[in-house]
Amino acid sequence: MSIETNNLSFCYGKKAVIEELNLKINKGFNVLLGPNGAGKSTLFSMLTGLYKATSGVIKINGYDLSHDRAKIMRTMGVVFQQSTLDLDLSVKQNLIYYAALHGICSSQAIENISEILTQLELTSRLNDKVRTLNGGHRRRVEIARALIHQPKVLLLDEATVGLDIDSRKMITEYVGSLCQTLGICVLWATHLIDEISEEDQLIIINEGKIQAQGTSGQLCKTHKVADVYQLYRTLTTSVEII
Ligand SMILES: Nc1ncnc2c1ncn2[C@@H]1O[C@H](COP(=O)(O)OP(=O)(O)OP(=O)(O)O)[C@@H](O)[C@H]1O
Repeated sequence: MSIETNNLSFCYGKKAVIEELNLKINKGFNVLLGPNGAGKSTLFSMLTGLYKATSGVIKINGYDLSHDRAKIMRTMGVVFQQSTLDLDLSVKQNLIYYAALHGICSSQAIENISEILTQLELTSRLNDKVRTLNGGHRRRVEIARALIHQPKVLLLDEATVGLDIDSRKMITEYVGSLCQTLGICVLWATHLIDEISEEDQLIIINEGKIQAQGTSGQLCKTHKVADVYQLYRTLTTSVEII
């Protein structure tokens, strides 16, 4: 259960947005914090194999992405920044279609996540069209869908953006608890500092480079700052945070 990058770089044309990035995270809740434009989504696109790195190596669960992408995809769940649910299908149809892409039959799919559906309070919504769900419930469906093939690594790109306080709290706490119950490696990209607790592993990224990595409490001590907000201000030049 790990994600590792070695000297990873990516350019859009001539513009370098990820520069010789060396990252190593293990199981647990790992937060990738950075301002708008820091390179979080670009990094996610590379980790999921959507973008090919300009140079460098990505290893996930010990497999090299450039050689073993199919193996990696079998052990990886992803929630992208933009919703990818079909609004005109029911929750269940969205889930079983995705499961089928992983070669999982519909009964097995629902069995795999029956407990998750209960915990996410989705069981009663299974036959509802996604269009009738609010933003918080749609996000929960995407999380359940990302877990349907029982991944070892879960990537979430700004999964709580646009949600109300209660939905954000529910989702961050639930994903945090998955690290304990399933023992998986979560990479949670955000620019919302109130989602970070002292014991979370924190990676601060700015302008395509890692500025700091460690538990948030430890990093605050090392950089002699009172809280994550001060830490963030010290290590990035942007003030665009909520
Ligand atoms: N398709 C593209 N072509 C050119 N530049 C791009 C493209 N996509 C992103 N960029 C630039 O790459 C940099 C990193 O963008 P990216 O979306 O990865 O950042 P981010 O940290 O995810 O930001 P946000 O929090 O706003 O989603 C930014 O300067 C952005 O303008």
